Amino acid sequence: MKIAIIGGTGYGAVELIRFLTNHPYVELTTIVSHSQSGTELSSVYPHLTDVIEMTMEALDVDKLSQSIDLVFFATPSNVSKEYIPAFVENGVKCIDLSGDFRLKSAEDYEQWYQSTLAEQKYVDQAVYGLSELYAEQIKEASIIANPGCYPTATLLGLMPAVKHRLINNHSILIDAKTGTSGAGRGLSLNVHFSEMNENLKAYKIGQHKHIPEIEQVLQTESGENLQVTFTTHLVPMTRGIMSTIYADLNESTQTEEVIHLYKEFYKNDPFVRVREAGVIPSTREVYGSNFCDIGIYADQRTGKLTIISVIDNLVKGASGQAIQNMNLLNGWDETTGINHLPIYP
Ligand SMILES: NC(=O)C1=CN([C@@H]2O[C@H](COP(=O)(O)OP(=O)(O)OC[C@H]3O[C@@H](n4cnc5c(N)ncnc54)[C@H](OP(=O)(O)O)[C@@H]3O)[C@@H](O)[C@H]2O)C=CC1
Ligand SMILES: CC(=O)N[C@@H](CCC(=O)OP(=O)(O)O)C(=O)O
Repeated sequence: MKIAIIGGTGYGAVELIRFLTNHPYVELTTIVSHSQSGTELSSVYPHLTDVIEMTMEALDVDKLSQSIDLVFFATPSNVSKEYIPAFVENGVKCIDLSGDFRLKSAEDYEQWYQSTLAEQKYVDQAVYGLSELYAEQIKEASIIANPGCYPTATLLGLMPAVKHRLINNHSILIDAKTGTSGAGRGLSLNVHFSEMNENLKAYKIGQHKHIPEIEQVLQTESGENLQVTFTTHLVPMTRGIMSTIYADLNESTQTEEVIHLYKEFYKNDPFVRVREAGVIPSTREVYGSNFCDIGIYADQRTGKLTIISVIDNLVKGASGQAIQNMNLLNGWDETTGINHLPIYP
């Protein structure tokens, strides 16, 4: 299968390249760059020297459609919506790492992205690519809207509790933290070394575009019109997301019982690992890998459930999950090409 990546010089793209290079069933034939077409990839990323010698190209949808089967968009929001309809009409499958096709409602998209939604017919046919939850739909998709990094960690952490009606869905509080690579490769004051080093910042409180994304899935899966409180923080590290989730237990439940339900829920999902009682995962334990690790504590004193969910934002939170979705789409083993151990320490 022949593959193209659009957004060639970004972090999402370079992480896709890392995995696709070792994938047995695909050939990466084209890397498109908006800002640096005509440039050798290895001159932007010297760590790829002698491994991938490719010249990045400008985007020509019709020409590219003739030579590839699938395209990954690793571009900022409001880019893929301009091109995906044409690729789909040309019979090319699309996996979009950006948020352009995640929200189904034009009103929500306008409110949270301050822009107009893609043409509704293409949004309607896009499948939300949370691999563990929507594998069956992903297999049939022509457009996969790869989830945001925070929603991936948060929804995987919440889903068994919501599905088993363990918690009051109106009491969900999400306290989430990310490393700086979540902001991409572009420069900004927020991730300037002197601004974030030895610092901890909350940002986009009540404004984050992952709020409607999380709520959309929780509402669909619970059937309740719920809202969540969600606060994001920037931590002085490169990779990793920790989503710490609090909710009221509907009835007194022991930690071990909750863990048992979580393990059952994910028993066929190779990338979700549920820790035993008393063991809480850290971001280092998933670093560079496609794992989502989950720790649980049911507080008998307060009646609250605490869920800790960690991922690598660039892997399970972006490019790794995108390849997991490509594997599902093609009927390959979902771990193909992304079955790496975390890098530790
Ligand atoms: N970083 C992360 O942890 C995660 C990122 N995402 C999403 O994945 C997408 C890519 O993220 P990431 O790689 O980190 O971001 P980067 O900023 O590192 O890269 C995005 C790339 O897109 C290209 N680009 C920028 N502006 C335009 C434009 N106007 N038109 C076309 N191409 C453009 C640029 O590459 P070039 O000029 O070479 O084309 C740029 O390097 C984003 O939508 C992001 O929100 C999702 C989950 C996690
Ligand atoms: C540190 C930092 O800025 N992180 C980004 C992560 C968002 C992201 O990458 O996801 P999308 O695909 O939804 O844009 C943020 O919080 O906006």
